[in-house]
Amino acid sequence: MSYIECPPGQAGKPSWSEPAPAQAGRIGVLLVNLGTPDGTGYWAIRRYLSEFLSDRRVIEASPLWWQPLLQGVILSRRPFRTGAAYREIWNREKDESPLRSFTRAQAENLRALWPEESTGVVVDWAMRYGQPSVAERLQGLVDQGCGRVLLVPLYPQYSATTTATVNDAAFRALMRMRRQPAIRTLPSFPDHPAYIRAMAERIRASLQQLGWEPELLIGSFHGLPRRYVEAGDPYMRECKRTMVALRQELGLDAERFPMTFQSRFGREPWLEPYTDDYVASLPARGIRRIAVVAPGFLSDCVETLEELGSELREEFLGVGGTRFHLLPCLNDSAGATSFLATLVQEELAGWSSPHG
Ligand SMILES: C=CC1=C(C)c2cc3[nH]c(cc4nc(cc5[nH]c(cc1n2)c(C)c5CCC(=O)O)C(CCC(=O)O)=C4C)c(C)c3C=C
Ligand SMILES: [Fe+2]
Ligand SMILES: [Fe+2]
Repeated sequence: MSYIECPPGQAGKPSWSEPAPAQAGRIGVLLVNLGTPDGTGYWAIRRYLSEFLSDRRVIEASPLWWQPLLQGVILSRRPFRTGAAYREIWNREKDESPLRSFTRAQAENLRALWPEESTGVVVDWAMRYGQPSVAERLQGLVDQGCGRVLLVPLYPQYSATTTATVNDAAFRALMRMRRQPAIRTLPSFPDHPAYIRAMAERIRASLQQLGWEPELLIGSFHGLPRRYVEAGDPYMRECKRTMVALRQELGLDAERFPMTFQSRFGREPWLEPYTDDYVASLPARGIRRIAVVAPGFLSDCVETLEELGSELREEFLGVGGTRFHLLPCLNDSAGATSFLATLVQEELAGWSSPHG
C-alpha cells in the first residue's frame, strides 16, 4: 500500500485534485443511419465503400480472401458506378447526400419538439460509416453531461447488417471510455402502430396527389443474402410483419400490394422476388401503371432515389409500362417526427420522459 505524503502545514489537503464531476443528469438520444460518402469523387466513394464493405457484419466472409478482392478488383471499379448514382441525387445546396440531410433534419425536428433547456434531453445524429461517426457524437453527448444515452438505429426491420452494426460501433466507442454513460438501444419496430400509421398516411397522401390510379403498389425492401437469413437473421420475417401491418392499415391484399427485394451485391442468391425482375415482368401480364414504396428506409437515399426512382423507372417504361411513381420516404415530414418521438418516449420510460 502506498500513502500520499502531505507536505508540512498542509495536512488534510490532498496533493492532487479530482476533476469536477460531469453534470450527468441529462439524457442523450443518438439517431444513427447507415452512412454516406463525403463527396461523389472516386476517392471519397472508395473510402466510404471500403469502410462499409470491410464491416464483417455486412460481408460475412474471411478477410483473407475478401480484403484482396475488395481492395483490388471491387474498389477499382465500383466507385465509378456508385459515384455516378450519387451525383444524380446529390443535395447540391448542402453539398451532401440526401440521407445525411434527412437524418440531420430528423434530429433537428426532435430537438425542436424537446428543447434541451426545459427537458434535459439532448438529441444528436451520426452515421455508421463516414461522418459524423458514432464514436465522435457519442463522446459529444457524454461531454455535454449525458449520463444516459439511447441509441436509435434508424431501421424499422432488424438485421445484423444494419441494427447490430450500429450498436457494435457504439459499444466499441464505450470500450475506450473511462466513464461510460448508461446505454439503451431502441429495438426494431417493424409493425409498431406509430410507424405503421405514419407510413400509411404518407402512402395515402402521396397516392391521392397522383391523379391516376396505380394497378399495383409494390413494397420494395433492401435485399440481404439468403444465407444470412438461413443463419438466423430475422430481417425477412420483420419485413413480412411490416407488410402485413401496412396491408391491413391500407385495406390492400398481397396481390395489390406485393413485397419485393432490391439491391443484389455479388453472385450468391439474395432474398426474392427481386424488385427489378418482378417489375420487368408486369407489362407482359397486362400491368402498366405502378407505384413503388420503400418501407425499410426512413429516408430517401441512393437506394430509393436512384435505384428505384431512376433505374427501375426506366426499366419499367422500357418494357411497356406507361406510368411509374416512387413514393417518398418519411424523410423530414411531421409524420416522421411524431412517430420517432413516440418510439423514443416509450424507450425512455423509467429514465424520465422528455415531458416528465
Ligand atoms: C453485401 C452488401 C450489402 C448488404 C448486406 C447490405 C444490407 C443493407 N443495406 C441497407 C441500407 C442501405 N444500403 C445502402 C447502400 C449500399 N448498400 C450496399 C451493400 C449492402 N447492403 C452498397 C454497396 C451500397 C452503396 C451503393 C452502391 O454501391 O450500390 C444505402 C444508401 C446509403 C446512401 O448514402 O444513400 C442504404 C440506406 C439495409 C437496410 C440493409 C439490410 C437489410
Ligand atoms: Fe445496403
Ligand atoms: Fe442498391
